[in-house]
Amino acid sequence: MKKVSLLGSTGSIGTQTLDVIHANAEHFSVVGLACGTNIALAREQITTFRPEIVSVAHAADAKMLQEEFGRSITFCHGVDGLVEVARWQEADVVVTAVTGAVGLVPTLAAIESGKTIALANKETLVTAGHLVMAAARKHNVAIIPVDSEHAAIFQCLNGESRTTVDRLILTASGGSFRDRTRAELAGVTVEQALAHPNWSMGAKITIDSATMMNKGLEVIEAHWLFDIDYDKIDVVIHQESIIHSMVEYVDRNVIAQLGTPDMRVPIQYALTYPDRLARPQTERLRLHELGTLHFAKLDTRRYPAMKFAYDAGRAGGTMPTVLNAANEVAVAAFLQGKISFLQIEEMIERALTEHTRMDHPTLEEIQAVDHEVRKKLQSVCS
Ligand SMILES: NC(=O)C1=CN([C@@H]2O[C@H](COP(=O)(O)OP(=O)(O)OC[C@H]3O[C@@H](n4cnc5c(N)ncnc54)[C@H](OP(=O)(O)O)[C@@H]3O)[C@@H](O)[C@H]2O)C=CC1
Ligand SMILES: CC(=O)[C@@H](O)[C@H](O)COP(=O)(O)O
Ligand SMILES: [Mn+2]
Repeated sequence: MKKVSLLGSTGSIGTQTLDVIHANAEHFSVVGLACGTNIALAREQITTFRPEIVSVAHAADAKMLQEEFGRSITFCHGVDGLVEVARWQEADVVVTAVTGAVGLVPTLAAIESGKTIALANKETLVTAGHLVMAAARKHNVAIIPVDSEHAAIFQCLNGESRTTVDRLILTASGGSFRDRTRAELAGVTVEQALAHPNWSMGAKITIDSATMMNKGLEVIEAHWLFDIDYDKIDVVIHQESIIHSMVEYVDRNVIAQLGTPDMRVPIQYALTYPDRLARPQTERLRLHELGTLHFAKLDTRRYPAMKFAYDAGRAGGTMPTVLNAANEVAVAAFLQGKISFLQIEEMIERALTEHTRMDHPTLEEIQAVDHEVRKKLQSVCS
C-alpha cells in the first residue's frame, strides 16, 4: 500500500489523481490533502478519503474544517500548510499538482523528507530546476513525471543512458488558437482561449497552451528532468495529442509513446512506477478510427513564447524564474480581463528584457526575483 500526499487536490490533476486512487484502493491510500479555496470540494474529499492532514489556503477555513471534522485530522493553512502536507511522516509519495511557483518550497520539503515525487507542477522545475534536481540527487529521491510529454519521454528512455539520446521530441497540440494567424489573435476572448481542443485542464495551463508557453515551460522541465541540453530538445506540432512525445537515439531509432489523451494514465503510471496496473477505465487507442495523425513545424514567429522559453532556459540563472513569474502574472491578468491575449507575451518579453541575470541563484535569491517581478508587473496590470 503506497501512502500519498496530494498537493492541489481540488484541481484538474488533483481530482484525477483521486480518481486513480479511488479505482485502486487496494494499492493506494491518501494521507495528506492540500488545496486552496475550494472548501466545498475539499470537504467531500476529506469525507471520502479520510486523510490524516489537510491544508487549505486560509486560516479561517482551516479552523472551520477542524471544528467540523474534529481532532483526528490535522488542519493547517498557507504555504506552511503545504509544506506540512508535503513532509507528512506517513507519506511515501507526494503528488505535486498545485499551479505555479508556490509549489517550489513544498516540493523541496518533500524531497528533503525523502518522499518520492510525482511531479505535475512544472513551474517548480522552471523556476528553480537546479535546486530541485540537486536536492533530489542529494536525498536520493526519484522524481517521476506526471506531465504527459515527460511521462512519455520517461517511458521511451526506459532507463537508457542519456549519452545515446540524440533528441527529445516534445509534441504540442497547438492549443485553442492553433488554426489562427497572429493577426487573428487580437481581441480573442478568455472563453475562446480556455477551449482546449484535446485536454480538459486548469485555466492557467490552458492559457499557457494557447500561447505555447506551456510547451516552453515543458522544454525547460525536460532539460532538468532528463539532463539534456536545449539543443537536443525539439518541439513538433501534433494536433491530435495521441503521440505524447518521442526520443530519437543516436542510431536514428525513434521511440514514441502513444495513448488516448487521458491524464489519469500518466498519473497512474507515476504512482505505480516501476510497476503497471490495469486501467480499463481509459478508452483503448483505436488508430484505425483516427485514421490520420498530423505533424507540423512550429514557427516561433507565430509562437514567440517558445523563443522566450528557449532563450531563458539557455541563459539559465534567474532568467527562467523571471519567465515563469512574468507568465503567471500575465496569465492571471488575462483571465481577470485586465490585459489582452497578445499582451501576455508583451509583459513576459518586457520582464525578461528588464532583468539582469544572476547566476547560480540560491532559493532566497530566486524567491526575491520572483517576488520583485510579480510586484512590478502586478502594479502595471492593476
Ligand atoms: N491539468 C492537466 O491536465 C495538467 C496539468 N499540469 C500541471 O499540473 C499543475 C496543476 O494543474 P491543474 O490541475 O490543471 O490546475 P488547477 O488550476 O485545476 O488546480 C490547481 C490546484 O492547486 C491549488 N492551489 C493553487 N494555488 C494554491 C495555493 N497558493 N495554495 C494551495 N493550493 C493552491 C488549487 O486549489 P483551489 O482550487 O482549492 O483553490 C487546485 O487544487 C500545473 O503546474 C500544471 O501545469 C501538467 C500536465 C497536465
Ligand atoms: C496534458 C498535458 O500534459 C498538457 O501539458 C498538454 O500537453 C497541453 O497540451 P499542449 O500544450 O500540447 O496544447
Ligand atoms: Mn504537458
